[in-house]
Amino acid sequence: MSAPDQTILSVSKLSVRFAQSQVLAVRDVSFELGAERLGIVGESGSGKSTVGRAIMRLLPNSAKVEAERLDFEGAPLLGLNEAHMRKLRGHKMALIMQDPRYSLNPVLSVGKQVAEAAKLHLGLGKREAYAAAAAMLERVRIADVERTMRLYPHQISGGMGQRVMIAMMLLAKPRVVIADEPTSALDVSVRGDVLKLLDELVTENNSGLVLISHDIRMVAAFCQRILVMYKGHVVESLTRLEDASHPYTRGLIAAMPDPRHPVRRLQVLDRKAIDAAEARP
Ligand SMILES: Nc1ncnc2c1ncn2[C@@H]1O[C@H](COP(=O)(O)OP(=O)(O)OP(=O)(O)O)[C@@H](O)[C@H]1O
Repeated sequence: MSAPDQTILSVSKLSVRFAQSQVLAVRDVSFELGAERLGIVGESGSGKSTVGRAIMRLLPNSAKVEAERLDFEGAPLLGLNEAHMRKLRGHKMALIMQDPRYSLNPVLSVGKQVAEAAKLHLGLGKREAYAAAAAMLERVRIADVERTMRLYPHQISGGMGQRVMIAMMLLAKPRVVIADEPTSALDVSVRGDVLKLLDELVTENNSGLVLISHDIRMVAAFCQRILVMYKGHVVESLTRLEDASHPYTRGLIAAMPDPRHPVRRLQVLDRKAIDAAEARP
């Protein structure tokens, strides 16, 4: 087992430009990730998902990705060919996306698709793959596993679908899990359970987790560190919301409802103050 402070992912000056755009979608983003939970927050379009997809190499060909360093377990990712990246994805690095309805294969039963993942990433035969799938579905607290394995994605709830995704993605105990708005499409009532489950599994596997979300309060409650992104770059890195000093971060906090102190009207971002802070050298 590696020490928690051992670096798993090292990102330095990551930039992404889409061919059709004049501006960089991601500009000079740097961070190190060990066996810990790191949050990336920002409003829509700030570049959060593009960072996650650039690391996983899941951006369209129109995206030009550059970095001073983009290392996974000490080895550079940028030079790897697609076949090598495919091996890493799902096996050593996993991406969990927002809506399980679009990520799960609609024509395969739950059991079959989790078993296919076990075959692919664990190299198991059919019978062992089904047994591994059943055990993993049990681990993500799916009730009545045998019955659920026979169901198709449209027959299960969003919360259950996201647990199935987590089961599939975490079967091979990947070292890095990137979760991009993993609870945004779910009922408020099951969001906490899904996050708790993710937390349990990444801790058990001694993996690193990057949690991407627009919800700064949720991220702060769940992660040890937060990177705040605005227009493609990181404006602030925080361990506690109380330390936020950039007007954009403060604006994000004020724009998110605090369940402990309900208010009637939420604030909107003060773009003038943000731009003034951005203009400062
Ligand atoms: N495939 C693409 N082609 C062209 N531009 C893109 C593509 N994907 C993202 N962008 C642009 O890159 C910028 C960053 O988008 P990104 O999706 O990373 O932001 P985000 O912070 O994750 O927002 P959201 O929460 O809405 O997904 C935006 O300006 C977006 O329009």
